[in-house]
Amino acid sequence: MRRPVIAGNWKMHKFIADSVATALALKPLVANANHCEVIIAPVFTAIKSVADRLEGSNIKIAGQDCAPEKKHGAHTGEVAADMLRDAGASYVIVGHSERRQHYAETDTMINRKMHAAIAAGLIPILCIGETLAQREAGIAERVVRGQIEGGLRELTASDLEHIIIAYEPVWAIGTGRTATPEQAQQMHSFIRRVFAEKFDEEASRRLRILYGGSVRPDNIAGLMAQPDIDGALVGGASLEAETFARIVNYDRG
Ligand SMILES: O=C[C@H](O)COP(=O)(O)O
Repeated sequence: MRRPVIAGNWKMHKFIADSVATALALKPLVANANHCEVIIAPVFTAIKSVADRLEGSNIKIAGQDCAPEKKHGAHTGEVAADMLRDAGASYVIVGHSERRQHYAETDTMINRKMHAAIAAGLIPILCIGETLAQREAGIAERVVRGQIEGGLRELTASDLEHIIIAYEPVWAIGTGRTATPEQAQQMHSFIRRVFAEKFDEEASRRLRILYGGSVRPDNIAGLMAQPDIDGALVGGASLEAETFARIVNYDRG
């Protein structure tokens, strides 16, 4: 039985005060959400303040990125995975499409970040997904397969037990155009098959695969009803506590 994960990626939004206020507003609204893991990913500067205020609650913290280097050193502008952990994070988003597109992150770089995150004891949430042009060209599965193989290179069987994958078709992010539950299910089941082929059948059954891309309170239940969708990585709809709480507390039938 895979425990669902509902994660809110706040991207580059909110000052510290607003981050803390949103987290505190969210806390009572999801306090009874025992059916899933609840995660929020504030900007780096707000992680410590938010984590301190959420201590003892069922809301966990994720970083939105981490450095590829494991050792501290002369890497201006970078934040090491163990520094995120030190600030109160237990997860980290790796390889988000916005980083792949706008900051030229390659699978090689993303793979180093995966290794760094795991070495620091963080659970990485590896983001993968095709662009609209790739989908229209009929190469969505090939792209996703490449991102899985590249992102997970040289991870051990035990490392693979501690990762989460988020399938986020780029054409569905921030566009209001969600993949249908059937489209998402099709790709999630493909991802699980690739994982089983490349790594291990048993581990693939335990792998949690989240969907991301215009998830809202009115479409979450349909997505979660699919057999291979184990949760959601939510952007815009996670910024407001009440809306995000409605997603966390989706109708489970
Ligand atoms: O990380 C979250 C995704 O980019 C989805 O963002 P969105 O829910 O605003 O489409």
